Amino acid sequence: MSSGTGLAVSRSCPSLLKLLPWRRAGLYRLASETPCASVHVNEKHEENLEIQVPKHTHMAHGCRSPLPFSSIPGPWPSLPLVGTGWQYFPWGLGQYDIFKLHEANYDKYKRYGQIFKEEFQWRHPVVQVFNPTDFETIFRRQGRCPLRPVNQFLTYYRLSNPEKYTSVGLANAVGEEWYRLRIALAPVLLKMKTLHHSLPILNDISNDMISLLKNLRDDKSHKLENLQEALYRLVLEFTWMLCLERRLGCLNRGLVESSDGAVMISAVQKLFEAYHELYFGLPLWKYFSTASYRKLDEAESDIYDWRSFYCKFYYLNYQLTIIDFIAGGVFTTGNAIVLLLYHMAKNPDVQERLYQEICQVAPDGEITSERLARMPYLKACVKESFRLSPTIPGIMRILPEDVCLSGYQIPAGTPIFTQFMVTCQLPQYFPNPHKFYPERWMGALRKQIHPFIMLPFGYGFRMCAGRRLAEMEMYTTLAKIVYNFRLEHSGEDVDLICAFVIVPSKPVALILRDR
Ligand code: HEM
Repeated sequence: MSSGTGLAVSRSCPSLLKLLPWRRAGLYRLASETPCASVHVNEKHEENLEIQVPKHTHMAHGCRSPLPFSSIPGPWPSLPLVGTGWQYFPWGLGQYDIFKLHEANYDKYKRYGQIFKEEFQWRHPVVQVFNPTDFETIFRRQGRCPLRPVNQFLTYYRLSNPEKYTSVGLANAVGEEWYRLRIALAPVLLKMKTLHHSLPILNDISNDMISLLKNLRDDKSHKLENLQEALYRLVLEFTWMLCLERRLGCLNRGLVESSDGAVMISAVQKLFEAYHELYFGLPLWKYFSTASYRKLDEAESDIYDWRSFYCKFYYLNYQLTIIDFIAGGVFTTGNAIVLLLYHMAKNPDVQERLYQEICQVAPDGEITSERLARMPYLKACVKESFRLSPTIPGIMRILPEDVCLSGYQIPAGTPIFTQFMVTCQLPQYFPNPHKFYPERWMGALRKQIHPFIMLPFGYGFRMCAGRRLAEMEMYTTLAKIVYNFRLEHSGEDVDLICAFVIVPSKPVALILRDR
């Protein structure tokens, strides 16, 4: 086991661990036995952002005589520097489109089967898995500080700006640093757990959103041309309320371009574009300031300036997490709600059944936690939307010990990608997989679904920090909108692209008819 100079690796388990809710789920024992990874940081950090994984190399768990790693099938040849990344070369040179990773992975699943190996930048191997039993093995062995590959460019960026950042951020931290940040977040997470107390406020925000939607849609046709724009405003307002306990004013009718809300929304959008370009492109930013790196700088600076202004003003003690919450929450939840509403518009029968449920449970249209608990169909609609159009197409892990997946030995330290978006659309797991059918998540049908097949918010210690907020936002918004409007969609089906997360390729237009 090796440790870096900047972030020490410790086997000891801080006593605060006992505060974590997962402990009760029985995961504590397994996780506490595994030391955390670290990032090696030295003065020339640009040369050394490698994750140091404490490895336990022994017979992989799960099978008696696993096949060797080298025999895992996958695309060929692997070229110097780019590995098998040539498959995504632009200008028609590669067979796949980098913005259609989900389709590329489906195609490769058909070619190579439920596990295959690719090599990306500098020929580092990545294993892609599609079997829910393998997903379970991975998440049960992820250790005390679950590890995803770091975004090297973001780590580099934040370490290069120490006057602004005291850490690389929760989503990007590893090992003990991540652990420390996650523990510091406990009060915010606790607040999310008790979010139902804030439901009256969330209700008020949703009511303002209904007025805004009425205002933004075309007077005659009732068509709203850009649903995303309205929903980013809504989600930012929700997030702001959670972090600062006050309204931001994003839902005011005349949101002028220079207003805080508008600046923040465009910064978050720019941030995700930059993430995508830097994540999937060649790491040329290490050598000079590329256009994508400058885009990242602009977006981070905008968010930072805004954050520091408000943090000074409100004396927050968890400033660090706010940038992660805004960056991690607005684009993801906004697009998840857009796709959810789109599925509603495309499936009038489902929409009608949901409307009946809402009217029965909440005849006045006001949403409370007690009422939400009596809306199983609403929750099933959200699940079904995630199945067909998840925000995150899969989750990556780097395990601290060897594992056996689909009969192959996977060495500790190998990035493994659970491709659940593809798996969730396979007929062997979901009959009639392309049908939007929320009923499959209810009653006896639900019992037939593998519990690890769909993890839209991840799993275990490193699960999405904003899950409770995102779910609450999705439930309240869906209920409010379906209660007030009959949603319709005309024209071409919405196409999905993978722009770091899964989003519609164009602004989504819906007709919002008054009920
Ligand atoms: C529909 C909305 C959302 C989806 C689908 C989503 C999904 C995810 C996923 C899959 C992860 C990685 C989990 C893992 O590796 O196991 C993640 C991490 C994270 N999410 Fe979300 N998220 C959403 C909304 C939010 C919101 C609203 C916030 C904040 C307010 C947020 C903040 C974060 C943060 C800070 C992390 C990093 C956690 C860590 O590394 O410890 N997310 N999210």
